[in-house]
Amino acid sequence: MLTLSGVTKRYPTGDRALTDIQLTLPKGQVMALIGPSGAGKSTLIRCVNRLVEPTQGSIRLEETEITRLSGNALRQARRSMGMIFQEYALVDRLSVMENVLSGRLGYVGFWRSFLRRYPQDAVAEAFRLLERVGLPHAIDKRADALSGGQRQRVGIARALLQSPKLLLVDEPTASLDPKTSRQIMRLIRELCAERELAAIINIHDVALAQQFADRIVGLRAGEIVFDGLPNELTSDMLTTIYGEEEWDTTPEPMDDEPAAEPPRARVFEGLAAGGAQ
Ligand SMILES: Nc1ncnc2c1ncn2[C@@H]1O[C@H](COP(=O)(O)OP(=O)(O)OP(=O)(O)O)[C@@H](O)[C@H]1O
Repeated sequence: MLTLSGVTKRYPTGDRALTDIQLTLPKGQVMALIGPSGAGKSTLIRCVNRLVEPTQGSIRLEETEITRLSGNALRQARRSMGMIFQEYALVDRLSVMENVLSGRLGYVGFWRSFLRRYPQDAVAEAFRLLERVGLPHAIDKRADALSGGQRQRVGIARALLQSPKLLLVDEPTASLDPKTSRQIMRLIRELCAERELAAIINIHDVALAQQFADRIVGLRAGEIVFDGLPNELTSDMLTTIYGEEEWDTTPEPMDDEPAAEPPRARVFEGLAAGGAQ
């Protein structure tokens, strides 16, 4: 449903962020995009919704050639791509419900949204989504009264209110504790399955990617160097993506630190567990 062909991005500074990216994402697939800082993950996600202009290549979402669009047509195409952000991008002084409804801003007219009068069907759907993401009790709360995990749930509900075909997710768990991170990844995965939504999730946590994605793509210096199943991501592959490191060793305790008991979780435990939980 999403196809990138020969996508290259060179920033005006001369930085070459992406080189000749070929990628096809079928309906309903959750793809994790991993790679070191500066590998081009954010650039790739932003090229798909044209927040960043690719220098070369084409991006097609179903029948729509995204790279050829401008003006109204581009705005319409962007509605079919829900964005979920690391820092949630909520309006703090607005309620949870108003934040979710802002996902419909692209659909309702300017004055209607300015006056915050949303159609009844949008309000009903927002209620359903808030229930689904586990926040039915928080509808009237101000966004700044929520925890990080709750804020991310609002961000997810807002993205879904657009009825997107594709989710573009940029570091959804970077500011969250390990348990909340897992809950958020599990929720995204379940919602993608329920709605046959494809997702590209830019993520640094390799174990989370292995546990919750159907497919992993590894970028290094703007090129795809790995594209496979979570259980195909061996330590050799991690070295190809990130560079030399002893991936399967548990960190040694410091001299004055007692040995941890039981041993710390390792990246490859995600691999052994296999699939989503
Ligand atoms: N607006 C910009 N102007 C110039 N160069 C940029 C710009 N944004 C990114 N770059 C460069 O493009 C390359 C890819 O950056 P990008 O942010 O896409 O990487 P990333 O993999 O998302 O990194 P991180 O994991 O740290 O977020 C880097 O060399 C970066 O310096």
